[in-house]
Amino acid sequence: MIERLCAAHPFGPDVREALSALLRESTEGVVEPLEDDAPDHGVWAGWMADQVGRPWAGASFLWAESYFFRKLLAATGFFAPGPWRGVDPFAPMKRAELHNAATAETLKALDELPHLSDPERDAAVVQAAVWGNQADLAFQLSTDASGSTSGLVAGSPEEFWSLFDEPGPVHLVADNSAGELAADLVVIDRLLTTGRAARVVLHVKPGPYYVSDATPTDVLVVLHHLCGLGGEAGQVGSRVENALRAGEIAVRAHPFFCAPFDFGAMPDDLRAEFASAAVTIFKGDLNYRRLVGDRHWPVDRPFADAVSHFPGPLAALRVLKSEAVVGLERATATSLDAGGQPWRTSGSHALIQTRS
Ligand SMILES: O=P(O)(O)OC[C@@]1(O)O[C@H](CO)[C@@H](O)[C@@H]1O
Repeated sequence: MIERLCAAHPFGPDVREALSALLRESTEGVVEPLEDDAPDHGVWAGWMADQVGRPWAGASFLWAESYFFRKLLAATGFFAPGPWRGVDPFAPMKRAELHNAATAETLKALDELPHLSDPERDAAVVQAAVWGNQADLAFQLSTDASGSTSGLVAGSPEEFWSLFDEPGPVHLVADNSAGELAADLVVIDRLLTTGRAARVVLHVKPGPYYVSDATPTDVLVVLHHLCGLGGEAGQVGSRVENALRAGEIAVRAHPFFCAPFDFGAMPDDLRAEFASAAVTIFKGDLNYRRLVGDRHWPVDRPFADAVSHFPGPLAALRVLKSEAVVGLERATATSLDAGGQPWRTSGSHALIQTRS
């Protein structure tokens, strides 16, 4: 990741050295405190108090990943006065993903939607939102994921839509930008145009994170891209734009979305927001890890048990890229294990899980 960043940007020796120091610290050293005075310094001081001086490998994976991304931003000069202040170092990768052939093909395929029956259309937009999660740049950088899609290990689009029995505010906690965010906007459009949602709140990351995670800037970039296309993608783009202007869609970027903890530890203001939602939709692998707890759970632990901390109805749409998983039939896991493929981590399988 660091090599790719240095190839993508003409960083000077100071930034390159700061990035090398981060690589050394995180692979060979102990957790060092933050050296910047960015606005989130104080909150991070609380989140890291008991980690400083310990080897990185001793921290939980979730904590270490989050801290790595926070330090990486500081190393690129994101928080400091100077030319790189506020510059998203992952923007070139996200831009390439948004403009690549696979995304173009997916967006072109939206032209089929108006020709489908309502149930078919419901199923298609959910499938696109689930599998859109395969396009994750942090994951592509760390695996050889081939993009093969074997299928859902739990749930169905029908189960997803059955959550929306009466219109109310729906919250969607987004994951990656580019094609995945475009697919999420299609789901939001479907929620609003079918009257299943009175209003949608779209939660994104407050800053660059996990390479491709969507920020408020990315919402505008993806929306602008959709609006510039013809066909159904352009129609969705202009409906979403109008809904934003009318206040039917609101965008939020709570700092806790870049916190190194499970959602069970979310602060009261965010919990109160979710408590007011008719349904909350969680997208992606990282949100799933934080939702069920980033642990080696028994695969048949009921999903409802794992998310009992959450204050309202919810759905998780996720491609499996990490070991954490609950709510599966034991027989499903046994037969996948017998196949000998790394089905939990390769991005080849997905799930839809709900709790009403
Ligand atoms: O939340 P996403 O985008 O679906 O996935 C993010 C993710 O796959 O990237 C990391 C790199 O391997 C994993 O730790 C993590 O779960």
